[in-house]
Amino acid sequence: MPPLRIAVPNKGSLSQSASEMLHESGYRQRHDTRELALADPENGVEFFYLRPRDIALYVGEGTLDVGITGRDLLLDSGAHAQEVLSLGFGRSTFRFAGPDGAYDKIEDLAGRRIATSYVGIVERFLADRGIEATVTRLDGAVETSVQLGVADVIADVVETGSTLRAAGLATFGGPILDSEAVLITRAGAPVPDGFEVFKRRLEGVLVARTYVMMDYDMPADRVEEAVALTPGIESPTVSPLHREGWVAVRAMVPRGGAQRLMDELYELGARGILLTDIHACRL
Ligand SMILES: Nc1ncnc2c1ncn2[C@@H]1O[C@H](COP(=O)(O)OP(=O)(O)OP(=O)(O)O)[C@@H](O)[C@H]1O
Ligand SMILES: O=P(O)(O)OC[C@H]1O[C@H](OP(=O)(O)OP(=O)(O)O)[C@H](O)[C@@H]1O
Ligand SMILES: [Mg+2]
Repeated sequence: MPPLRIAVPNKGSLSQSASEMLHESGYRQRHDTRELALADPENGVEFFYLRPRDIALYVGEGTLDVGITGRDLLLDSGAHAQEVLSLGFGRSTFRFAGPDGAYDKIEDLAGRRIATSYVGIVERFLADRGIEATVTRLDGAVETSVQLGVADVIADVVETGSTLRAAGLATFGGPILDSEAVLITRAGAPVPDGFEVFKRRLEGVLVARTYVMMDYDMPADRVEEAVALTPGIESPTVSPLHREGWVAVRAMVPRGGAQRLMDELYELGARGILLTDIHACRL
């Protein structure tokens, strides 16, 4: 079977988190950021480290089988690729912004000069709403273009908003889209060999990051109330304890809110409540 060929961001905001996730999924990852490709024959895959903006193109043309990129970059590219799994990192929004207080709605864009690195997204957004404006492509540092008189407004990635604030800009008109890192494959093509295993490994890491394992001992007469709080994913494991009238319960629970859940279980009569990390899983 030929190796599954996977595109991974080589630089930028997504690069480190993508490599970490692949490493946690049991794959070899490069040690030197100048390495452009890395084979992992034991796992039947080969990684290609590419600019995140180019990844949808390689996958859309079928040169590579799978890629990790940003949803915004995928949509901007117009490539024939599709999102198959969201990966939970590299979250951002894509927004219009102008001098603080100068604009407040999308209609204000009419006739303006808009600077952006995401021309595809912006032009489609304007066309869908019948707004005419001039779109100027810049490679980066888009926020400065307003101050320098190259544009009236910008459309850019906003994460914390601190870059905008520092440039005296404020968003207006609601988010154009919410983005995060996503797994992509070629649209309308057969599923490549080895893809399902690769995807399942990444899903396992996502679950291991989102859930923790909870164990507790519970008086048997109140176990129904307790398992209603910890229903698990399939169903919790309930096993007899040596001590008469008690059972042990084991269930996966969402990491967020686990401490509150422990308080509630304690109130119900649970004791010996333990929380442990899950390192990997296949559901
Ligand atoms: N704070 C952020 N700044 C930029 N991109 C971000 C941020 N947070 C998440 N992203 C996502 O990272 C992707 C952009 O990748 P890109 O390689 O251009 O990152 P970058 O940090 O801008 O890198 P570069 O150093 O090349 O400017 C997009 O999908 C974007 O939504
Ligand atoms: O909302 P924030 O947390 O401030 O992050 C968003 C900023 O970060 C990115 O710029 P980057 O550092 O990638 O520089 P670039 O413009 O040269 O790509 C992005 O283009 C925004 O400018
Ligand atoms: Mg950037």
